[in-house]
Amino acid sequence: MDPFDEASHAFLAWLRNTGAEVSNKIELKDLRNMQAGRGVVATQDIHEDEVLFRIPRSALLTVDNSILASEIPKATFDHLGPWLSLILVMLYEHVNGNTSNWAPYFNILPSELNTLMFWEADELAELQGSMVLQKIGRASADEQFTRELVPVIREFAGVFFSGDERAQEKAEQMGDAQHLMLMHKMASLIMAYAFDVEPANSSKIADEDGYVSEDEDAALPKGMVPMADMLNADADRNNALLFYEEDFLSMKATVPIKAGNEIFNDYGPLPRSDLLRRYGYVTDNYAQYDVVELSFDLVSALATQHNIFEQARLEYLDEQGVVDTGYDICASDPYTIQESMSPELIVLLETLLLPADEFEHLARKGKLPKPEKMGAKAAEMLLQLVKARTAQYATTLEEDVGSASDVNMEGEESLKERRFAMARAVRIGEKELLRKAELALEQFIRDKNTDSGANKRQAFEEEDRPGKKQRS
Ligand SMILES: C[S@@+](CC[C@H](N)C(=O)[O-])C[C@H]1O[C@@H](n2cnc3c(N)ncnc32)[C@H](O)[C@@H]1O
Repeated sequence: MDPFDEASHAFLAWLRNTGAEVSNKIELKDLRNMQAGRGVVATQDIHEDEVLFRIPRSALLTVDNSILASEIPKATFDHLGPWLSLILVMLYEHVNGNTSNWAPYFNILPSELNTLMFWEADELAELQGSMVLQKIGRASADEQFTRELVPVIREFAGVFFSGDERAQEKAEQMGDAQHLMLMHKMASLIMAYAFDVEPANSSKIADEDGYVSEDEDAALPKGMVPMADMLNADADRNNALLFYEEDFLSMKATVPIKAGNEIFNDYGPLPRSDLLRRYGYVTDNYAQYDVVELSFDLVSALATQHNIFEQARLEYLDEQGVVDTGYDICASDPYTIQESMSPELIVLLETLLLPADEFEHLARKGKLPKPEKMGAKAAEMLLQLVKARTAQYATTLEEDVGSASDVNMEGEESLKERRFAMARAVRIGEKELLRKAELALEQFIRDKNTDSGANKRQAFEEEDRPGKKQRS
């Protein structure tokens, strides 16, 4: 048997041993020919709400379930926080190799990831212009691992490398580049595979769609959920969802699924840039969530150039929650300025453009201009911003579209080619948004000018009309 399939079989056998139940209507399938690793596919028709598998909470790879939690003081984990604690636990289970309780699970997790953290410099250069480059944070993660994780491993070397007479020496090596890379791998696996695990006795109140608010979500501990993390995702093709029950986590079909169809989880409405950063792949289906960001620095540079950058107004806007590090232009269908342009950015520009007396009047009342009442001047400034943002890319939309070619999907050499193609898809998506914004703003400005022309003409005609009372 192919070692890949062998690992899948060993994993499923291990999973059943943990007490998990897996429906005989699904299979864990080799999707490497589609560059999608493993995936879960229906082998028979599945009906809505049908349980696909149930995983006992005791099989999750979480901080609490790891032996490490009983060997290292709780205060150490509290100090590290949930994110670094899970990285530490994953490292511990990983260095324990075949003696780890999760060894067959680790054997099916990828050893190489395609997420941006692992791209070469020339591959990242293909994303030049996209703000996603600033979100990778490799240097700050290195710093955090060195400052916080390595000292804990050194302090508890005897626990971490239990039974190994070279424990201390091995712990000393954990700060070198090779081991920092291993920490990045664990962190990236968590980013692409882990779930926010609701506790068994959750007091969180979900809304009618079963979601808890973002703040509450952020507080949930992360955990690796074997099998649930074998589901791929493809934007709105999701057809299954994980439900948190007292002793089990159950993956259920949310719609009827036909035999032969892939079972997809929902990774969220991610722009392709973030999908690439966190998951290392893109599909066209995510284009609907694409975003391009206009940095605050770009806005302030333009405002300064126009002599409207005024500190007092900025402070007022900041108090009102309008000042941010950047502003989004997102996709909408059909494209409209209202749906796609950040209302905060419009409010910011309108406020900076107000005559002094009008600004003081609004500020006295603690009010802000209404974004839906954007005028031609603010639209013109927005248009200039969009053009300046477009100029930040080294290539044009036409050049990117023109250079797209069929990508060789097989072989080692094609990895670079595939990464280049994915980066190009991200660039094209962002530039298309900018192009749409540019066209919509130009049209908006034309309409505004015609409107005000018509209004002026109408006013003039009314002034001229016989019997009209003349202004004194
Ligand atoms: C939660 S795991 C899903 C299982 C994964 N396919 C595996 O073999 O381990 C997430 C990873 O699966 C891959 N993936 C998910 N959805 C995909 C899709 N629609 N196309 C290609 N790859 C996908 C990406 O590599 C992503 O980082």
